Amino acid sequence: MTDALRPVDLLISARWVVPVIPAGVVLDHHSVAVDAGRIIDLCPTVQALERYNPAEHVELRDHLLSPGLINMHGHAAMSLFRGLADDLPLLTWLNDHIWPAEGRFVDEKFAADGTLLAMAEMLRCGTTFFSDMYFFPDVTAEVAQQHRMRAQICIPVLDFPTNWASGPDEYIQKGLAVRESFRASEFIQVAFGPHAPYTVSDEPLLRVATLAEQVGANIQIHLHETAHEIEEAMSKTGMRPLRRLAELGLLSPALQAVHMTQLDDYDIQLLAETGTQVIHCPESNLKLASGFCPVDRLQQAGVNVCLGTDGAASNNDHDLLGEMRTAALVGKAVANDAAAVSAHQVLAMATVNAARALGRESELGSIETGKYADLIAIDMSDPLIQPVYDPVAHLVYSTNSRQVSHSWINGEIHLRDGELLRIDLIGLRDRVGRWSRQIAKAD
Ligand SMILES: CSC[C@H]1O[C@@H](n2cnc3c(O)ncnc32)[C@H](O)[C@@H]1O
Ligand SMILES: [Zn+2]
Repeated sequence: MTDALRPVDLLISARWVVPVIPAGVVLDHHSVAVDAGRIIDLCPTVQALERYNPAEHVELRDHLLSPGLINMHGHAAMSLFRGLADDLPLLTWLNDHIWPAEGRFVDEKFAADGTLLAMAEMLRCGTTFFSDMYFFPDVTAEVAQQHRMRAQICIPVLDFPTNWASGPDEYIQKGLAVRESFRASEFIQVAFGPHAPYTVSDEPLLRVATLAEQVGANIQIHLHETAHEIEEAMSKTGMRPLRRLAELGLLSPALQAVHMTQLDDYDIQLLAETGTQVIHCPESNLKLASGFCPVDRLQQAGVNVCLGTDGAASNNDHDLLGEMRTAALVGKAVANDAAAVSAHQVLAMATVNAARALGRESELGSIETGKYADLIAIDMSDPLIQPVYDPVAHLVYSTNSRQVSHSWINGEIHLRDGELLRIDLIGLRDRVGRWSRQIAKAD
């Protein structure tokens, strides 16, 4: 009887549901009930139809339903520099191309248009939460909030002036103001983003560590990205950068260390003992020939590893599903073990491990009752990718982001049948066209 059914906002019934927690589970013909932005039930579809009277019922006959993907590292607005400087090593890329271009072009409008372009791409590719480190973080946060996409906004801190701030004092002071503005936001969490050990000296790093602890913020930093970074640090300080950060008291579960391609045994022990988070960006590391993050060794040691795309100027996309495939393939090669970095493991890296790194495992990263309804569906009906024996292996090794069909954040739909519902792509393309003409002319 309809009267006995509980009214809910949304019921999503899918061919397969991968909750991620418990690990390794794939549920056939299950449904997720959503109310007031939260998951209130996950049960077999036959039971869901007896229990709920949904305002909307989405039936996904050939689809896999997964938690939304969490891109833990990027510089969204750099999407406007996609393809500007390719086939270069990190320092040439940064010093001779990217930093001069940032000095010329990055302002509020650049941050707004570049961020929206990156968000459109991320949503299209299954990302529901992104972490960002870039100039004008107030603008990035505002664009994400306006479009109701979740983000961790990392306040940049550098020793030198940029278009956003004049030096460490101003970066930190402006950053605290951004944190205050978004204190009550459901969508935005604000962290500190000291750029790298080679661009931030001890005093501002110490200040960031103290403030982060006081206010309960995370810290994200590029760390051990290249062999050159280690060699230069050894000659200048006599210490590997990770040990310098350990001496300064930065290593803790609140620290998110991005890249980590250069690790010795003691580095891995330090990361494990301190609960420091590692963010692996395999495609950026491959493209800049930076090195290889030893994901399997880190995970065996108990280190939490998640995934990021890095910016579109070094990747050159924001496709986290593609990044999962790369991480699995490279992870096996680096470990010399085909069983290492499995399909289920990379899905966990892009979901629940990221939620843990953000300090939000109770709210995000899996399909469990009580968590936010941040969900994606992948259509597996394409004849060219049949048959489907193991849906998670299929997701990682055989599908691509074009097959991401739906996404919801907070139970609100953002992508339906591959179409973005909240972003005006035509207007955005015009603005991006104007930027690209200006940037190309200056090159
Ligand atoms: C402090 S704002 C971010 C700053 O970082 C630059 N950047 C982008 N990608 C990387 C990378 O892989 N390693 C180091 N720095 C990077 C970006 O251009 C901004 O200047
Ligand atoms: Zn980066």
